Amino acid sequence: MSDQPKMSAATKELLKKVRMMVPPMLEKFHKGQLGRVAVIGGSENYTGAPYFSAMASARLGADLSHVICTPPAANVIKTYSPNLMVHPIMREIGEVPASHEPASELASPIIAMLSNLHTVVIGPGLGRDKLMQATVAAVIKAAREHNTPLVLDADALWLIQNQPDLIHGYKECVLTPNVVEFGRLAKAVGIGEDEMPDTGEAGCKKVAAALGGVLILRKGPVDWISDGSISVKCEQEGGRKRSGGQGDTLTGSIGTLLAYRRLYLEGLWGG
Ligand SMILES: NC(=O)C1=CN([C@@H]2O[C@H](COP(=O)(O)OP(=O)(O)OC[C@H]3O[C@@H](n4cnc5c(N)ncnc54)[C@H](O)[C@@H]3O)[C@@H](O)[C@H]2O)[C@@H](O)CC1
Ligand SMILES: Nc1ncnc2c1ncn2[C@@H]1O[C@H](COP(=O)(O)OP(=O)(O)OP(=O)(O)O)[C@@H](O)[C@H]1O
Repeated sequence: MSDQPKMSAATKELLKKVRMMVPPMLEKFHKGQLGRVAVIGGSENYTGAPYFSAMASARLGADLSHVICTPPAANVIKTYSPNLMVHPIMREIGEVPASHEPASELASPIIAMLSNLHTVVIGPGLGRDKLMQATVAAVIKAAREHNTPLVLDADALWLIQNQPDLIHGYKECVLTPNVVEFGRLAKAVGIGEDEMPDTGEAGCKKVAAALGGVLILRKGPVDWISDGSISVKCEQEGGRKRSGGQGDTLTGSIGTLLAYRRLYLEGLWGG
């Protein structure tokens, strides 16, 4: 008997394509060429989420994994793993003088890093602090100008539900809402529960289309992925444990895969 999971022909074909994007480890490559991923998140209440995300990006194979967070979170995250490069650039409102909310100043060194990053993940453990949200809004605008692939999850989805125009029509953007986040996003783009006949494909496709074709990975009993025109279902059965951090791990993994996709499209190897 085989231990291989059962897969449809469509899934096998899809995985074959994904396999083509996984870079070979050639002698000529230097450090950083096979993936530079940054996770923006990590605040007073949450230090685990950005760690799970960045470690997943590293363990899947990114050469360099960064975490961009607040100073107190940075001190904690640095003790978790020496693999991660941790930048204490973000600030919550209480960490700057009152009356001074320099979101654009705080975003500036992060924006300066963009040309050196293949993918940016935003949201794990970010929190909903006004200054943190404004800072990542400025980074998202700049990332669009750089055409940097983005993965937005957790509290970055809170930002998107309030300002959907930030990502509307941006094809290099992946949103990974859980059930609750998906419901909020749907409402934000004017799709009510009564217009959402199922919990799967149709709703996912509708919200992705309403956001101008961004890619949505809708997490739940079945994960559905859609860009508003094409939809794919994850057929593999997951575990039954619902512990916190599984979505964070997914974001870092997608971050590395998007970096690989970029390197493949740029023709880093082959030819
Ligand atoms: N170790 C850590 O630091 C962790 C931090 N986390 C962070 O915590 C912050 C808040 O995230 P939340 O996910 O709590 O916020 P949400 O606003 O998404 O969730 C709010 C509530 O919805 C509930 N919920 C989640 N999935 C549900 C489902 N399928 N059906 C019904 N109810 C459901 C949750 O239990 C929670 O009480 C984010 O910044 C996130 O990244 C989480 O990622 C978990 C791990
Ligand atoms: N009801 C469910 N049945 C089966 N699998 C589920 C269910 N809900 C979630 N999952 C699986 O768990 C993964 C993580 O989803 P979850 O809803 O926990 O995300 P999250 O809340 O964003 O995670 P995090 O705790 O990292 O913030 C999904 O990709 C999905 O495969």
